[in-house]
Amino acid sequence: MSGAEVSLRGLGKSFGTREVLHAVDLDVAAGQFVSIIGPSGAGKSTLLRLVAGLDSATTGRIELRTRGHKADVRMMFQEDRLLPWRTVQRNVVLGHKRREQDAADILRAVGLEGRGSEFPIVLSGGQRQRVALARALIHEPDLLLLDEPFGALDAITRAAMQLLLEQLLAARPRTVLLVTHDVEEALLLSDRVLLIKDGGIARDLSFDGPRPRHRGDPALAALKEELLDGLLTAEGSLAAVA
Ligand SMILES: Nc1ncnc2c1ncn2[C@@H]1O[C@H](COP(=O)(O)OP(=O)(O)OP(=O)(O)O)[C@@H](O)[C@H]1O
Repeated sequence: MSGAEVSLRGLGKSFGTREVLHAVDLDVAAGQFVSIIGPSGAGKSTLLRLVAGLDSATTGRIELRTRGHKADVRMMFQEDRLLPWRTVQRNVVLGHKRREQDAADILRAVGLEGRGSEFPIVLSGGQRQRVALARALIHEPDLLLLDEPFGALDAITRAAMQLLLEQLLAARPRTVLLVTHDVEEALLLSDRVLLIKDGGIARDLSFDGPRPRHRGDPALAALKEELLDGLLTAEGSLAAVA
C-alpha cells in the first residue's frame, strides 16, 4: 500500500496555560483514510497543523515513514488559498518544478480540463476547491491532510467533491487525515474515525470493507449513532437536549 505511516507518541500542545492536546498516541497505516471529528475547539485543526509541521508540539513526537524517501505532506483547507493573480495552471504548479503536461493531467483528473489559463475569480467555489486539490495532488503526496476542505460548499457540490476524492484515491492510494464536522462524510469516506475531545482520542472506530460506503448501508446507522452520541455528550449544552 502506498502512502506514509504516521505515528504520534505522547503528542501534546498547549497555548500558554491552555492544554489543547494531551499525550496523544496514534498509529495510522499507510494508505489508511482517517477522519477526525470532535466538538468545536477540541484541537482537530491543531492536530493536523502539528502533523503538517506548521506548528510545533509542546510534548511528544511525530514520525512519518515511507519506503525509502522523505514523506511528502500536503494540506488543503476550507479556504482554497489560491493566488488570484496567477492562472489556474500556475496555481497548480506553484512551488514545484512540474511540467505543463503534469498540470494538464491533474486538471483533467479533477474535472477541469482546458481551464488552466483561466483566473480563479471566474471559477465557482467547488471548482476552486478542485484546483486546490489538484495543487496538492500534483506533488503525489504520501500524506494528504484535509482540514474541512468541503465545509464551505453546498450539499450537492460537497457530494461531488467527496466522490471525486474517492475516485482519485482509488486510482492513487495515499494516507489521508480528514478533519470534518460532518459525521456522515467521515463515515462514508473513511477506514477509521477518531473522535477527539478533552485533549485526547475519545473514540477510535475502524470499519471493514472497501470504500466508499453507501449512504443507505445499515451498518453505518449504528456507527453514526455512536459518534453523534459521543459528540453530543461532549457539548455540555447539547447533552441536555439529546
Ligand atoms: N495559535 C493559537 N494561539 C492560541 N490558541 C490557539 C491557537 N490555535 C488554536 N488555539 C486554541 O486551541 C483550541 C483548539 O483549536 P482548534 O482550531 O485546533 O480546534 P478545532 O477542534 O479544529 O475547532 P473547530 O472545530 O471549531 O475548527 C481552541 O481553543 C483555540 O482557540
